[in-house]
Amino acid sequence: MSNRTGSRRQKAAEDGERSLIGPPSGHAGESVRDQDASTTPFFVYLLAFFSALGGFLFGYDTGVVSGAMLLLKKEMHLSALWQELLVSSTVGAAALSALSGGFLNGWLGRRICILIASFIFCGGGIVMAVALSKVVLLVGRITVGLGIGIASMTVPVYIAEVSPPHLRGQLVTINSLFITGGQFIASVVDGAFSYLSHDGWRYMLGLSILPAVLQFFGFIFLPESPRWLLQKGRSQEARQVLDRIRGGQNIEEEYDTIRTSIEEEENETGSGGVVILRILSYGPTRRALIVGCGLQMFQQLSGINTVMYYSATILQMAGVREDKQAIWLAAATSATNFVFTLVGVWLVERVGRRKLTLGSLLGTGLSLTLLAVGFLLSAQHSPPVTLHPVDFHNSTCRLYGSCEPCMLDPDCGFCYLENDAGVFNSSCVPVSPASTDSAAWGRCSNRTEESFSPYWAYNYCPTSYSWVVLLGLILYLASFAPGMGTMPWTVNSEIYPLWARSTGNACSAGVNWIFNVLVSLTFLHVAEYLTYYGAFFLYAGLVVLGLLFVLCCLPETKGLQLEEIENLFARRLCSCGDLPASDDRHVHYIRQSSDYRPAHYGAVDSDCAIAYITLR
Ligand SMILES: O[C@H]1[C@H](O)[C@@H](O)[C@H](O)[C@@H](O)[C@H]1O
Repeated sequence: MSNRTGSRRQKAAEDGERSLIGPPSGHAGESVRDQDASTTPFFVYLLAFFSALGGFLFGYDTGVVSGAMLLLKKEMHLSALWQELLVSSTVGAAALSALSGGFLNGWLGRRICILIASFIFCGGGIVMAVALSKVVLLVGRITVGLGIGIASMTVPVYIAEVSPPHLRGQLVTINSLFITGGQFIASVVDGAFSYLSHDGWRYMLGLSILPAVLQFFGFIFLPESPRWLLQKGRSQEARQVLDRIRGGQNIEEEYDTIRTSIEEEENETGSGGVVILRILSYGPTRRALIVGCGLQMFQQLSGINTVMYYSATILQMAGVREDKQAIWLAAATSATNFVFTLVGVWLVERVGRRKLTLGSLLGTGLSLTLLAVGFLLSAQHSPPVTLHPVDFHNSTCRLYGSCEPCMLDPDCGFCYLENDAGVFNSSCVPVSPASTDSAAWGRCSNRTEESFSPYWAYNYCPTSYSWVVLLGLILYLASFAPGMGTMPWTVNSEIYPLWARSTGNACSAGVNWIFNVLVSLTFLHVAEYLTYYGAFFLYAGLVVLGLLFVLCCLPETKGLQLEEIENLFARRLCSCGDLPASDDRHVHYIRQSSDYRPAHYGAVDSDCAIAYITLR
């Protein structure tokens, strides 16, 4: 270990001992984070806003497609395969570009990557708005996917690198707020343009050009991250940018910390070679990568995108049968996601990342269990099939005795009448090959709006337990959004040292997108094999695993400078069980060991994660 490293760590340990006696006193060389806390220049908020437009586009482009698809499938006569392609191609392209975004970020810098992403968003938006064929539409969807991938990994990193430590969590979490905000606005736009009988989808898909243009022109005038500049040896520019974003405050301490940390990192890990191999072969970064990727994996395994996707069906079960009504109620679902993300922004610097994530996982697991119980009750009280029309094609649909198995067969739907006493005159019949909106033949093949025309339920069953499912859905979003919806992005933006930050974020964002595709593509098959309640019980079980993972592996990063956070991963990930818990971040523990000293920079307000400064 270099002398410098030793002395910095020695100083950290001494600071730790000082803080055992009491809170730091305000002498001249006091921590930069205390100075920043009193005045935060407006410029930092401006940077965060323009960067988070990337999050908005991520949310808008992933959210808008469901409403656009309702119109597209009619106007372009899309088969189920093409619908699937238009939805998943974007997410697949995002996975690929997020993975390659690490290299671009390290090479070209954060600013240029954000400019590239907004340029790609504009291009993709224009292609989709003018598309005359489904192939061109597919090209547009892949293009915006490439933009989403780059934005999803670059924006949190950029915001984290320009923010002062006391605001970093909040500002990075604003990016997540913009993601769910984008999804909400997309659903409102879907609702508004669903009334256009022709070409409504062009406006839905093309409107994303506006925020993309705004971001592009904004970023022409905004600066590069000072940390990236320093890493590239452009120290004069770095100093100027830091000065600008700190609004003339004293930047010397922060500047020195960044520079020293870059030098130390180079001494400890070298500067050549393939970054991912260096990350994997160096303990602290390997552990950070496991935490970062694990969080992103569990975010998607909690089933957020199937819940969002399935919300329309859940609402249909609750008795909403009109397409337009379902679109507006889906907007209410994404509004709930958005509002509770706001709660996350408010809580992140108050309770810290770790507690927020743990609480969120607990609530998510419980509400998934409630959702599963709701589906179980609906299945157990599934209405019987009372009519058995002659089926000349001998389809499997004639074999089912109640709605539940009929609904789980993708080739069949439930056709029924309903009055105050419940469902009557019901049959299970094949779905039309042209559209899942009607049956292939019989009463539900050409439905009218007349009061005596039967209802057609595809993919759901009428039930009186829909309120349990609806309650589960609301509780799910309320617990998922503030913690699991936001923290994986926030934590990833801060846990890697500078040399590993681009690659670490690229890998974890890639994991997020890969699991996003996996979970949403397998959902219907999982539901077919395990039934809906089985699928939601499965997600609840995965959330329990996520809870154990976070409990043992996620340290608290609240309030620390980015350069201090790598110390949290200097030792094994988990120290649960052998240290007392405390809520007071000014209480530090002394571990009687020749190897460790109490850490001033430690995550002392968490239950089990304590950073140790190694004094070797
Ligand atoms: O953090 C976001 C957010 O929670 C979105 O609602 C979800 O669609 C994304 O997959 C996720 O990464």
